[in-house]
Amino acid sequence: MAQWTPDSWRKFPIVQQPTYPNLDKVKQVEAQLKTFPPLVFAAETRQLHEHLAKVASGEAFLLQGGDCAESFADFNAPKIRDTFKTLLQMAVVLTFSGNCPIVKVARMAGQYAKPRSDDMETRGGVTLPSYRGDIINGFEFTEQARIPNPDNLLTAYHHSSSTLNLLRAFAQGGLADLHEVNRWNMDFVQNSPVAEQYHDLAHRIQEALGFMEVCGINAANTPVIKETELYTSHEALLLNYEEALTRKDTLTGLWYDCSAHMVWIGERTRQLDHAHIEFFRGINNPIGVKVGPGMQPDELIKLIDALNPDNKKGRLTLITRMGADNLAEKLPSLVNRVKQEGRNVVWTSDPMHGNTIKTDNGYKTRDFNAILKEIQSFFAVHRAEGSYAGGIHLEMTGLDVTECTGGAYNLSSTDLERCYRTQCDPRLNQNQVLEMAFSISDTLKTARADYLASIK
Ligand SMILES: O=C[C@H](O)[C@H](O)COP(=O)(O)O
Ligand SMILES: C=C(OP(=O)(O)O)C(=O)O
Repeated sequence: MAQWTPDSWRKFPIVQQPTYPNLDKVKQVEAQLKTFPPLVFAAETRQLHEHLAKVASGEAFLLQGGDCAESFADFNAPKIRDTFKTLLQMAVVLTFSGNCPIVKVARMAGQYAKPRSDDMETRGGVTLPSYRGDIINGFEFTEQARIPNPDNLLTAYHHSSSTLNLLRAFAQGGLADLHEVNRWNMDFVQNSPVAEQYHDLAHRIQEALGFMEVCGINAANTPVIKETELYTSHEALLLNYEEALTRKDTLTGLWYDCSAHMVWIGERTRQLDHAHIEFFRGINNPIGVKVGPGMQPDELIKLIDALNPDNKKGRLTLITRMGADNLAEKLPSLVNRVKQEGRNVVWTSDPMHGNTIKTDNGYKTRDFNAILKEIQSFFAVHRAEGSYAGGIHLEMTGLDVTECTGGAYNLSSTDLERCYRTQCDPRLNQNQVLEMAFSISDTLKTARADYLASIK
């Protein structure tokens, strides 16, 4: 195999990349990005790697979530705060009711590039290039906006940097304090059917904290009570951006993609002989790869060998996105083969991408019950195969959007127009996320206990 360098991917075929009108400008921007500070520190990604190794062993559960596509227009502190709080709420429910440590990874601070099914989009007889995420072109349906603009790479870097800065402040500066659990609810959740369940859980947490305090365990001697660890991730689609932020760690001499703690390869760009596999094999971050319904066991083993040749625990997360109706048929042979061959992976479920439908009134949506069904089936398959269902990967937001149907308020297709704000795929709102957390926490608790008992 030829030697890996941060730019060796350039010799391989690649798909889903923008066609820029001005390549000199792209080169200038790449050169500028290379001079910018890394967004994350390599040692942090090693910490995440260790946490994910625990997930691979059944000792913890991975919660990964955030926007489908972050947006420059929607870039503001309340939005970042509310998505942070929503992730935290889900994590608290799963930790407390699911009795399981949760590794939290946000789809934030860099989730700006979108692979698309079609290169072109037609509206009212006008055909323009598809929107590919704010790091590439504009969402507005005009000829000018849809031209890929290299300056967006710089804007994405700066927005990622500010988002990460605020997330770090929230995680360590008091917002994640478990004494505040009851205040993480946004107004629109106060009257929701899940609010009571959440208040009850918050009350029990307060009681537990009170008891611990009496026993001498408090925020001063146990920082985990008042702060949390939150990692960042995104789909590393635009390899020139990722290359520019790939740096050699001075402590270990190893290469890390310092645009995020974890990066993943999408379903549309994971071809074995293509550029994304080449780039990912050389970076030392924990990485993910999406696994759709077309994946065959032989191909999966080749992919695992290319990305994790040393079979390190925590290095590779397989994010399955099969669709609620396909998963029970397609997943078992993959899980079985990986287990038979002794490959160490984290298995996680993305129940969003295989369940997208279009409503008669023209909205892309996903139904809460289909999402839940895919998660429940994911747990069932792993249980039947004696494997560990290690996490979930959600497109979600803290905003009060109406993008996915169903859930406690039973949103219908006609409700979607009320607040449909996503720039690409539909996200669960905070109510739906909370409800999802309560719906799966018992399953998680039993699945983990059974798995740990089975390997004793
Ligand atoms: O988020 C993932 C993809 O970018 C998205 O599902 C593609 O959507 P499309 O099929 O509308 O292009
Ligand atoms: C594009 C995505 O998913 P997939 O690659 O699974 O389609 C995504 O998660 O944003």
